[in-house]
Amino acid sequence: MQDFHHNRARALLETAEELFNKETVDAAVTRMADTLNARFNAPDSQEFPLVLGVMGGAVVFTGNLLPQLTFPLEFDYIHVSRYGDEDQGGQVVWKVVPRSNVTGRTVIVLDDILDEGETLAHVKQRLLDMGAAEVILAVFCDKAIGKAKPCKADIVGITIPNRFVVGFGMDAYGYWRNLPGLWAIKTDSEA
Ligand SMILES: O=P(O)(O)OC[C@H]1O[C@H](OP(=O)(O)OP(=O)(O)O)[C@H](O)[C@@H]1O
Ligand SMILES: Nc1nc2[nH]cnc2c(=O)[nH]1
Repeated sequence: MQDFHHNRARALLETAEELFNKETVDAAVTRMADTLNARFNAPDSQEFPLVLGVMGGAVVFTGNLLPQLTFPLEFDYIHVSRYGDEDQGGQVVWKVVPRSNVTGRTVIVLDDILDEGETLAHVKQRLLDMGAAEVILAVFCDKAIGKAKPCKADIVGITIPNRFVVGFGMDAYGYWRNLPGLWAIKTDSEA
């Protein structure tokens, strides 16, 4: 069982193509932190935003971004999944719903990727329904899918081509969330 997964994960990476290396990824995260700091660390800012990481994919992005934010904030996470172990999206499944009181708050949502936009559209609507005053969508990567999305990111790290990517928190079939760069894989339907 373990060797099956080990071999499958290795084979997946052998045919993958690195799109963005660690240096490019790290620089993009720092630019995003700078953008957030410019607003929330402004001398006249009294804001205390709620930062929500969308698990599981946002775990690496969140862990890299948070220490670069220089203003007072509250952190929590939500857990939503639409892909599971597939490379195509399905129904949005809530695993952990927003717990903190979001009423009247500015909420900064952190996610790894905006693809078809269904996940973050659901997240944003739920937060607004709960009374959030403002929802800022900050996504590490925005995929150029060539068609309109149901929501738009307010802050984007990098725009990526229309390929299925792994690394920096993102997985394919459960593999390779741990890669420091971004790699495009051959999906099962392309292999
Ligand atoms: O824009 P969309 O097409 O809706 O896709 C984006 C979502 O897909 C990924 O989550 P996934 O469902 O793979 O769960 P995970 O975060 O646990 O990997 C990613 O983390 C986003 O939340
Ligand atoms: N790992 C991964 N998850 C996704 N969720 C939506 N798009 C993607 C993608 O390209 N890669």
